[in-house]
Amino acid sequence: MSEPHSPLMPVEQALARLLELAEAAPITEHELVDLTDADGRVLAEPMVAGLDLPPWPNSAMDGYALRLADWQGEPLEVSQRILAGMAPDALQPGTCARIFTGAPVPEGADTVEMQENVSVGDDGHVHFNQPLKIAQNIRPQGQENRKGETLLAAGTRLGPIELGLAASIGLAQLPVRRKPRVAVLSTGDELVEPGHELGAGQIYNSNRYLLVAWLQRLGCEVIDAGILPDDLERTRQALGELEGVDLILSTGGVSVGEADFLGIALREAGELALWKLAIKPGKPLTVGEFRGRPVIGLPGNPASTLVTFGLLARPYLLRRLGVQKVEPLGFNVPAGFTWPKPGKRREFLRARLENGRVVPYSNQSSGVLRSAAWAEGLAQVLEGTTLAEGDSVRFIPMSELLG
Ligand SMILES: Nc1nc2c(c(=O)[nH]1)N[C@H]1C(S)=C(S)[C@@H](COP(=O)(O)OP(=O)(O)OC[C@H]3O[C@@H](n4cnc5c(N)ncnc54)[C@H](O)[C@@H]3O)O[C@H]1N2
Ligand code: MOO
Ligand SMILES: [Mg+2]
Repeated sequence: MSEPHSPLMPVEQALARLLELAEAAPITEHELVDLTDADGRVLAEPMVAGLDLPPWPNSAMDGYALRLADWQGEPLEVSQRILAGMAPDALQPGTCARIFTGAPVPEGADTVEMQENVSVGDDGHVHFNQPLKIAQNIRPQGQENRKGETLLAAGTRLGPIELGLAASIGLAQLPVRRKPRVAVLSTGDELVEPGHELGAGQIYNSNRYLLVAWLQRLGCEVIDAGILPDDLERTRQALGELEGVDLILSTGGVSVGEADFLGIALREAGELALWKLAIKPGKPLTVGEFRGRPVIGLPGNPASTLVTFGLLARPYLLRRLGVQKVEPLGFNVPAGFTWPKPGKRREFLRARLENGRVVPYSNQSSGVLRSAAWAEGLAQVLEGTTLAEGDSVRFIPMSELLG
């Protein structure tokens, strides 16, 4: 293998390169989907309100509506009763209306008092016991939004909140970018699918299940390309046969071993965009193209697959869909561990928060997927740095990566 000592590319540079590639290959086709099918999809056009919200002034409390200007402090007769869902008459001058939360405030009324602050006399007249302020307890028309306002920008990732908001303005469907078609290829002679007996030297294919579920959550259509044996000709053939996909996502075969053929097949096909990053786990992440189709070769170790997919491939896919904010933010937490020896690669430790401090799993081998199942997130230790207990480290919750 050439260039055994080539410098490692910093993570931020690798991400910038991937995002550049993503922007050069946007997935722009739209489709209309029902709100119930739109979770995780990306909005293709701005979402514009077709009505004021609320559409009419309504009561924020259960109580009584009156017109403050006409009221001299005397008890008022109740002239109508207004429940949510009713269309009230105009308020009769000199009276009040019984009203409940969410019910339309009748024309002529401009103030609502909550029922706890009134007393009702034997004659049914309402005594207002506290000073009143005009417009109190009324949610005015258009308080949330006006007709014509943009509520969500194109490129917004849709989740429960956005879908609720779309429904609140009466939309039953939304235009979304079509699902990216992602082929998942697991390389390795040693791999066996779960549910089968393990033979000598074999292990179960875990990466495939990790990636398929994750891609589905990301709103991708997964093309399962199965297990590919460690063979150069078969690798060329498999990559060549995966037509009509937006991305080929493989695991394994990207390091320098004698059975690592994915990287070789990609290098034959053209110049690599990325190989060898200053990231641990995940150093041999490989990005290239095969007959015009983008290929991301994730390293085979399961924790390397997890970290490189979450931090690099996921942002790439989302950016192809037009999402602007694709990087996890994380937050800073005091370290509950020490890091005495500066590393050459940026490390992403599978870690948890305990008593406000970040604690790494005891075994950070990139082959140990259990570390990630134990973890609540990734703790970032920058290359070239040491840490003492209590020093600030960035912690990226798994929930930020997995959605
Ligand atoms: N001489 C060197 N050797 C290695 C280097 C290096 O720089 N010099 N880098 C190491 C690093 S770092 C990583 S990460 C791995 C990446 O290797 P590959 O991407 O080539 O992956 P494989 O060799 O095919 O497999 C690695 C490991 O992962 C297991 N694996 C693979 N696929 C799956 C799967 N679908 N499910 C579960 N486990 C899988 C495989 O059995 C191996 O144990 O290279 C180091 N070597
Ligand atoms: O970078 Mo590799 O992922 O350490 O094992
Ligand atoms: Mg290898």
